[in-house]
Amino acid sequence: MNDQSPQKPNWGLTPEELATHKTIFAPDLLEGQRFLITGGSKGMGKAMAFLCARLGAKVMICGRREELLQETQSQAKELIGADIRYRAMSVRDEDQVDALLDETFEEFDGLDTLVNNAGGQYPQNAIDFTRKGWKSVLDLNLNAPWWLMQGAAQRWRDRGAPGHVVSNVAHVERGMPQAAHTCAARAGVIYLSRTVATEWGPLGIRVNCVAPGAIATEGLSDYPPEATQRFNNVNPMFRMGDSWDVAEGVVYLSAPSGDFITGEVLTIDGGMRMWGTVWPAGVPEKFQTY
Ligand SMILES: CCCCCCC/C=C/C(=O)SCCNC(=O)CCNC(=O)[C@H](O)C(C)(C)COP(=O)(O)OP(=O)(O)OC[C@H]1O[C@@H](n2cnc3c(N)ncnc32)[C@H](O)[C@@H]1OP(=O)(O)O
Ligand SMILES: NC(=O)C1=CN([C@@H]2O[C@H](COP(=O)(O)OP(=O)(O)OC[C@H]3O[C@@H](n4cnc5c(N)ncnc54)[C@H](OP(=O)(O)O)[C@@H]3O)[C@@H](O)[C@H]2O)C=CC1
Repeated sequence: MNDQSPQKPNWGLTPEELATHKTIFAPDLLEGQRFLITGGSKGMGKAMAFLCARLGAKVMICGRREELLQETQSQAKELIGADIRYRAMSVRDEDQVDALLDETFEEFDGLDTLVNNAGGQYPQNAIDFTRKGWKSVLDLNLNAPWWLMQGAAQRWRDRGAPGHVVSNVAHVERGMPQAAHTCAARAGVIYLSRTVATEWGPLGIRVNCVAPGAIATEGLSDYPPEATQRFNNVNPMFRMGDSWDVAEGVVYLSAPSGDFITGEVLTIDGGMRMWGTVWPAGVPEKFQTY
């Protein structure tokens, strides 16, 4: 496991670790498969991009910061000889989403798997949410994945060549105190996915989700150390997962191993769905019962 000390600025796996991490999958599992991974420039999305590329896939990633995308592209070239493509854009902008889908389908002459991974939020008690903050989190974590999956599905239908969707949500079954906005958005994605998995089944389109618990990624450095310090203690395994745990889940659902799986949520949380609560803004006194 990597060092998860909150003092360490970079929480994620290093590019070298992503290039060499053992995988259960055959090296040619995804040969010729085409992946679009949103938020592929760091964290879990970067691990997915490296893993898919290592297994033979053509990969397009996106993110807002071109320098991170460029760095990921160069590292993948240098360390695994892969030619990862990228587009700098925000998934919160509908027109940019359409342009990303157009570019990807054109560049790859189609698409096999869309991974809705970009997302995030801020910790706050729901009673204090501003309308602007609510809309921002819902745009990022519900509207954007919807525009992407609907746009991809329309293109798959029109081309007569279907693909699959995997959305990275979060474990939300017991709610998520201090993150009700993201909880609502992720629950929306889960139930959208379950619904369109039926509507789009006859088109040959599968739609699934992965639901991580606390995963050690660069993204956690956005949270206060007093919160992240506790993230090792929010499941009965008393540790965080890493980005590879989630990347392998995404590949399992995308590859032939997932051929008969649709409308499913693969929870990757070390058991947090049974026990453990994140409280990203700190545990309120009333809840400090043990
Ligand atoms: C909380 C989850 C707990 C459980 C899971 C624990 C593990 C989860 C880990 C991860 O998800 S890792 C990824 C971590 N990284 C992030 O989450 C960062 C992404 N978040 C953001 O970019 C922002 O939170 C955003 C709101 C989604 C987008 O921010 P941006 O500035 O681009 O948006 P605007 O449209 O300008 O809106 C800003 C608006 O939002 C409110 N707001 C933002 N931050 C806070 C805050 N820290 N506290 C209170 N309110 C906040 C506020 O209304 C802002 O408006 P202004 O005040 O700026 O006018
Ligand atoms: N880490 C965890 O414990 C958990 C994370 N999750 C969720 O899993 C997903 C991945 O998390 P993680 O890897 O930790 O996150 P990171 O913050 O490490 O990475 C997020 C990625 O998304 C990109 N991104 C963010 N906003 C946008 C945007 N508006 N448009 C395009 N790209 C964007 C970022 O690039 P850039 O900033 O340059 O745009 C970056 O590539 C997120 O949805 C997250 O909320 C869910 C449960 C737990």
